[in-house]
Amino acid sequence: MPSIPKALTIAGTDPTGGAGIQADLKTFQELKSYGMSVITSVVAQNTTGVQDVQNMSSSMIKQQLESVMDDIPFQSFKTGMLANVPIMEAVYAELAQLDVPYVMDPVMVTTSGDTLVSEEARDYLREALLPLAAVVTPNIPEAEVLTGMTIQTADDMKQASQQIVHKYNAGAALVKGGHMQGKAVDFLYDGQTIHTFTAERIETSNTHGTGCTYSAAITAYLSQGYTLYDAVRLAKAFVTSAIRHSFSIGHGSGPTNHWASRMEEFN
Ligand SMILES: Nc1ncnc2c1ncn2[C@@H]1O[C@H](COP(=O)(O)OP(=O)(O)OP(=O)(O)O)[C@@H](O)[C@H]1O
Ligand SMILES: Cc1ncc(COP(=O)(O)O)c(N)n1
Repeated sequence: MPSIPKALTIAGTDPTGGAGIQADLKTFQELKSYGMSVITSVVAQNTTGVQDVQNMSSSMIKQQLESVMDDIPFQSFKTGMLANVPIMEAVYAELAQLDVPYVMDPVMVTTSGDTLVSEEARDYLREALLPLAAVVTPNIPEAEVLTGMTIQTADDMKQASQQIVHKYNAGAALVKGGHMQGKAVDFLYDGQTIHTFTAERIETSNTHGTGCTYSAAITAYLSQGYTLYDAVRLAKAFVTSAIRHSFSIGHGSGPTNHWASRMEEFN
């Protein structure tokens, strides 16, 4: 029997299931990779915002990583919420030597506007972790923090993607246009070429967890051996479908639908 592709997410939680670890594991499952998870922070949040956060100790994060790595090899991994420098140092210490693709979702602020990562940690993320990433997936505000640029146009997005690769040594940068007007256009710069991924903008406020779902889908496809270009192309189709079939549940910005591809069966 061929061995099942395995993917690991290192991120914070969302008890309402739309973002963070929960969104990542649902996405891995839907895309047929075996999902594993290391929890960095327990976050009391819902579709309206963040109510409380408890960060794990760096020793607990190291131990979780070792527990996984001593037992089950994986073919790709992603990071989401890494709240502070000790957490980032623990991740760096355990994973810097690994030779599998690393997808960095540089989570900083939630859709609802709550800050998840300390100011000083942003520098560590850029200087230490970014060079390890096969691809980093900033939205516009995150790309502005990573580059120091103001991003208003598609040309600015392309320039930011190039700067992230050349100045900070990331393998590739996918700058996402969810926060722009018009079509939902993302740019992937891989060190040589800028690829453009375009989808229709869906009129909805249910975008809680779109960034998590997208980066998890890229991670799942990479675990299955797809090239980065194909992983992003397939993940873009998946996240667009997940937004199109998103749920109007909760009192705020509802979650995307991780089993979008099976919705027909339930209608
Ligand atoms: N309304 C929409 N319709 C179609 N695609 C969208 C929409 N909003 C975002 N996207 C797409 O979803 C993906 C996630 O992008 P976005 O820029 O929203 O990331 P994010 O800000 O990290 O996510 P979040 O909004 O969950 O924080 C991108 O491919 C983006 O183009
Ligand atoms: C634990 C955790 N990680 C990431 C996000 C960002 O998700 P989004 O900006 O898509 O709401 C979140 N809300 N919670």
